[in-house]
Amino acid sequence: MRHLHDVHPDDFNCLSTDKLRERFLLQGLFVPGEQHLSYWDVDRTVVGGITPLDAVITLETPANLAAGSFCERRELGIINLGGAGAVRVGETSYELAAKDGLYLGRGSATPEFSSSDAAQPARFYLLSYPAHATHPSKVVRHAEIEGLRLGDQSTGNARTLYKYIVPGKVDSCQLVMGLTTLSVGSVWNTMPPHTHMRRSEVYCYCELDSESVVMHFMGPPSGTRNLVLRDGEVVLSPSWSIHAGAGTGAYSFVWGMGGENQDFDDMDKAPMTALA
Ligand SMILES: O=C[C@H](O)[C@@H](O)CC(=O)C(=O)O
Ligand SMILES: [Zn+2]
Repeated sequence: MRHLHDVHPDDFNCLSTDKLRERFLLQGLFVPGEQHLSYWDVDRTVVGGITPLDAVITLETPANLAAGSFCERRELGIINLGGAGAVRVGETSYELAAKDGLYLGRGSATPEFSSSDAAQPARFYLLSYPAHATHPSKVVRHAEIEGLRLGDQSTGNARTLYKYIVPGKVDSCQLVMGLTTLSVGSVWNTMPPHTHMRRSEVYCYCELDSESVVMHFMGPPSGTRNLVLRDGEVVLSPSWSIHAGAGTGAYSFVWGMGGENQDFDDMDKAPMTALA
């Protein structure tokens, strides 16, 4: 499992484009028939992708975790970004259609991932944080989530935000997770931007065609930088960083957070007049 370290905001602006990408960008999560996990020091985040073909893929328990099973001390959120598939946990098999999600509580048996059709494989996106208690595992159907309309076409940021794992709906120790889909013709996510001192955040951009990219902006509001992201790629956002992007084509993204406060609205809005 790849291990990524923390970066001080003062050092952030000295990074070359290559170093910036090395520190904050995860690529190659969704390779057919494989699983890929990364560990980020910030909030002890684990991010991964699993793309089963004909064979079942059992989630590994990387040596870095020094655990008997992946969920021994962790909770895990999963959203299926591909075709239909299933996640088997002990005796229970959870069928996940495209865009369905699953929360697995601390102490869950090691999950096994499969695709219904190898020609249209499931793409399981995984996000995990340490957990101090066990909350019930639960499926979240995309079709049953009432989307929250945000932004406006006139400012190019009309989008629908779907909350999957939030307190009161799916209780968790620290994980908060969901999916945002841009309206046709709108390009901006999370603009005006914000930071949140009490949480870090991870974005996985998806539903982009091969010609399209998202220009993702990160950094302190007073010193932003951009990274170019493509379909299925992930960008890490420390608590001091904004996380916003503009796509050259239609897209969605999974957002997920870990930290000490699960209140979705606990954000420090970055004044638009101060962005640089
Ligand atoms: O802290 C919250 C996160 O940045 C995302 O939920 C923002 C987002 O999905 C959006 O504005 O579209
Ligand atoms: Zn945020």
